[in-house]
Amino acid sequence: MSVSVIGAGAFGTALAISLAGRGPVCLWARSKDHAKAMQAARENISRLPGHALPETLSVTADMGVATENHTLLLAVPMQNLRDLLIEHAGALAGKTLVACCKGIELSTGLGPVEVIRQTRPDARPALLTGPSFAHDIAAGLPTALTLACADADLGKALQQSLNTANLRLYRSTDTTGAELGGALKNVIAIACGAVIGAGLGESARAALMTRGYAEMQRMALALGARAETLAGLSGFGDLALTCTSEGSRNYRLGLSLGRGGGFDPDVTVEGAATARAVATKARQMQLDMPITACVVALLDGKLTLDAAMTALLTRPLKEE
Ligand SMILES: NC(=O)C1=CN([C@@H]2O[C@H](COP(=O)(O)OP(=O)(O)OC[C@H]3O[C@@H](n4cnc5c(N)ncnc54)[C@H](O)[C@@H]3O)[C@@H](O)[C@H]2O)C=CC1
Ligand SMILES: O=C(CO)COP(=O)(O)O
Repeated sequence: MSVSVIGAGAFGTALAISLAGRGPVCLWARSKDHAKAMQAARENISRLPGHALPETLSVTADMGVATENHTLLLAVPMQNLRDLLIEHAGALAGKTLVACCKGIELSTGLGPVEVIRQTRPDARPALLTGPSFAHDIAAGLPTALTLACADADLGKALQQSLNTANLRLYRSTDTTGAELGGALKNVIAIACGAVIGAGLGESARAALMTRGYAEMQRMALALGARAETLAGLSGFGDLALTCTSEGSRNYRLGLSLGRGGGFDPDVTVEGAATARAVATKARQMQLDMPITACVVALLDGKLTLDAAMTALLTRPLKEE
């Protein structure tokens, strides 16, 4: 199965580097200049500096060339996925589309697999998600991810074809659970960064991770996800990584909120839009998601961190 990676950001480049260890891989960039720069330097200097592109990795800005392969990994931010699917509708028709993004679409409340299903009903959708930093994958460090696909046979085939020397893939048919785990953990990571940034301590972070996980489960189970999916790599695993490492952009945004500093608006932080999408969805579903609500209020400048902590700590006492 030949593979192309659509989207030459940090994650798409890292996946392409790892997959290139197995054979030819094509990496598509939307900008011709970016593709040319990567071809010349044999490195993605703007998005993933310090990692050479293997010889088996070709770079193109031509979607026709990229879609000569049948399996396409879509590695663009969640809020840009629909635009990509619509802009290249013809070239993507009938392909196997593996979403690699983590988030909930702000305008619809849908996750990546659902957005693919809605915009490209002729495609075969799947999701690759779980705890992994692009720099770790590109450096060849060991990682384990979830490959979720509702079609069990296609999932097995993708697990075989996308597993690499340093990407160990576990299979699931629960796309709802996998996409919600990857999306919701980013919101909790922002909250964890904020408490650490404000100097509130690691005990507070552990409490937020645990109660945040309870929130993740509340929404995911109400939407039909399986509890074991949330307990796996795409949920608990990614929550553990993202809430504890400055390698995470979501966590770093939280740190800067806690410290009262600024943050580069051009950095991809999926949790910010997702927090808003999730808060809206929670209201519609009448679900109690207080940490998510506080993250939205913090991002909107409607609550200080002190006020947010007071609001969380003075909620009615209840059973765990
Ligand atoms: N960076 C990481 O360590 C990891 C990232 N991810 C996920 O991967 C997704 C992408 O993140 P990164 O690659 O890190 O972001 P990035 O900011 O490094 O790159 C995003 C890329 O998407 C491209 N893009 C944006 N809109 C586009 C459109 N409409 N059409 C075509 N290309 C478009 C941009 O040109 C850019 O190359 C996110 O959902 C993120 O959560 C998942 C695991 C690890
Ligand atoms: O999803 C990730 C790790 O699994 C990457 O996290 P950030 O998007 O917060 O950098």
